[in-house]
Amino acid sequence: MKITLLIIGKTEENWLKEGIDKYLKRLKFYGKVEIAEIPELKNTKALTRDQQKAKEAELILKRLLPTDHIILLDEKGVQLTSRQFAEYLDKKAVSPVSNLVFIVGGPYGFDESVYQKANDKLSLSKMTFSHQMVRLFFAEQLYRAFTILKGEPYHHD
Ligand SMILES: C[S@@+](CC[C@H](N)C(=O)[O-])C[C@H]1O[C@@H](n2cnc3c(N)ncnc32)[C@H](O)[C@@H]1O
Repeated sequence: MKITLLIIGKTEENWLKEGIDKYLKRLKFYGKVEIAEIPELKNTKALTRDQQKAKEAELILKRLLPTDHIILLDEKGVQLTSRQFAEYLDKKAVSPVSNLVFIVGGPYGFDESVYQKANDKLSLSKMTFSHQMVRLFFAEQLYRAFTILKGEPYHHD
């Protein structure tokens, strides 16, 4: 099973990039995990928030395949413990799903058209994080989930 984190725009801060790269390197030992980046929209000052979300949605939807299992990272989604998230991944790994695509929204979240395509919505907290920070938090949780599944001493509860 391949896992993709689909993001909009480059990761801006070096300290975030370093953190994300650290977990991506570690994740190589556990499975196929990649980050796919949709280029940031230009001239967004001329757009309303809804227009920006709609344009981002067009780019997101173009990147998805009918066979992808789509999970939106969304503060209004389901909240799981790290163990529950590990079990979620484990169940998907033995299901017919071959591509899990987690998507981080743009700075204003998702357009309705993206919500309509989603199979699941996952919240990392009730708090709102920036679309940049979420990438690092998610990468760490993915790594944590794989270590839980392998019984490795990274997660303690
Ligand atoms: C600044 S937030 C957008 C907030 C927007 N008001 C909304 O309702 O979605 C940008 C993106 O970061 C991600 N995000 C932020 N906080 C999150 C959380 N607690 N759990 C999961 N994803 C989150 C989501 O993908 C969101 O679309």
